[in-house]
Amino acid sequence: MNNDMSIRCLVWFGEPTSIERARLAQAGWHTRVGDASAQGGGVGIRRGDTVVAMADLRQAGTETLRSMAKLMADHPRIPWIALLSADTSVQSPEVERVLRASIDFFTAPVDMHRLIETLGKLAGDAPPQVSAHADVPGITGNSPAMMAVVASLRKYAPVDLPVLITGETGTGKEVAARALHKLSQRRDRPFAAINCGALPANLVQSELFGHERGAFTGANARRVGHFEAAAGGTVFLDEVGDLPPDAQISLLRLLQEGTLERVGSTQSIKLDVRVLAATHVDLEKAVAQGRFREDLYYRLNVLRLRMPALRERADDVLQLAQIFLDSFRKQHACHARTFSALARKALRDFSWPGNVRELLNRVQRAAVVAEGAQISVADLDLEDVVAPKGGHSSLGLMRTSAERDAIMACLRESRFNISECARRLKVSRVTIYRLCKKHQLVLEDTH
Ligand SMILES: Nc1ncnc2c1ncn2[C@@H]1O[C@H](COP(=O)(O)OP(=O)(O)OP(=O)(O)O)[C@@H](O)[C@H]1O
Repeated sequence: MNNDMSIRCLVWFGEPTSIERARLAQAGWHTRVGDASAQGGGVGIRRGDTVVAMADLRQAGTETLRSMAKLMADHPRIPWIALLSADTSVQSPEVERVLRASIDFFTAPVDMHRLIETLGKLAGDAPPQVSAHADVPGITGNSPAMMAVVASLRKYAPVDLPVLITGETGTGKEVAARALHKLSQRRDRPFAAINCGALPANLVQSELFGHERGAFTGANARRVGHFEAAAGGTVFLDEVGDLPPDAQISLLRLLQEGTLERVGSTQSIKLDVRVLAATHVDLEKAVAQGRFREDLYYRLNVLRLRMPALRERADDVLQLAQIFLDSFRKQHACHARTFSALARKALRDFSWPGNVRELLNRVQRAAVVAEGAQISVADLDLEDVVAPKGGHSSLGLMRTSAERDAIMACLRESRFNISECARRLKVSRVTIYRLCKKHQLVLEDTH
């Protein structure tokens, strides 16, 4: 809902039908008709209004197409939507320019439901519930790999046993540990996340298990360690493989007997705490090399959870990227609202060595540097990923990308009916099949 005084305005360059206008008005959008060939588009825009522009190519001749492409280039901060007719040739350079500058494409007759939904998203309405597991805090992604993680989280959360979480850096091991805590009976008790690799070697014991006054030089007062401070709750030990030998013994004792001793004391303290541990190194190897106690390894490794690398779940990348962008926009003024078609391709194709953390960093950086409504490949610093290889020209790549998007849009609007799609695009059904194959559009999965 639009709850401030600003209005929502769709500037329609072309000729909206009365039905289209009426449906938009019902949805709270004012339609203003613009003229692409007039100076500045022929419409004044009030500061503070939410503005989206429609490049309606249904009636556009070559001259209008040129003016439209120029207008779009002159106003990159406005989110543009393109509207094609079944006859529009996506191969023409002018149409290609328009498509490249557009956030989304529609083919006539317009699917008004989808248009209004798209406009709502651009205006910053709450996105529809995208997660199939909204009750699992912090975990985003509906890919099969993530669904398997969520199933394990649900199974492991209520069981009061240690969980060893493995996975590359930035895959969300701490996020998973927090989710386990939040889904458990301990949710109202403390959660402590400790990076074992970041603790100074000589202070590990006292940091984790506390110390008595005078236990060592500088111990001027009794101090409670992280474990005691988290009594009744959960302790997450990140980089557990970095624990020095004496701390490994103390941890083993805590896991076996449920007791600890502060440094400088011989008194055992009973403690109820759940231990979760994570590693991105091969703990089995550390055991084989004698750097990690085997008995402790078995105690920690009762339940095991592997966080998949981001490249194993390419389906989640775009969803995560949009979520990161939306949440960045809530906190900072920025023009970017979405990703260009080529940027989306780069996001999917990149190998993400730094996983979700790297994705978050790249999206935030791109949101800061992006000049227009769409984040480009250059904003993401991913030009190499989509750089033409072999004989492909950059224009060829753009063309391919525009062709794929146009076919997808038409298929969606034809409700994935091949004959209908072929009729609208004025090509044969065989051509549609061939293009789907070329662009790896799997028809059963495209819904
Ligand atoms: N599924 C997810 N949904 C949303 N954000 C996520 C997800 N997974 C990870 N993140 C975000 O990615 C960043 C890295 O996550 P996290 O610190 O949990 O990774 P990690 O595997 O523990 O990394 P490291 O091994 O380097 O300690 C965090 O900002 C986190 O919020």
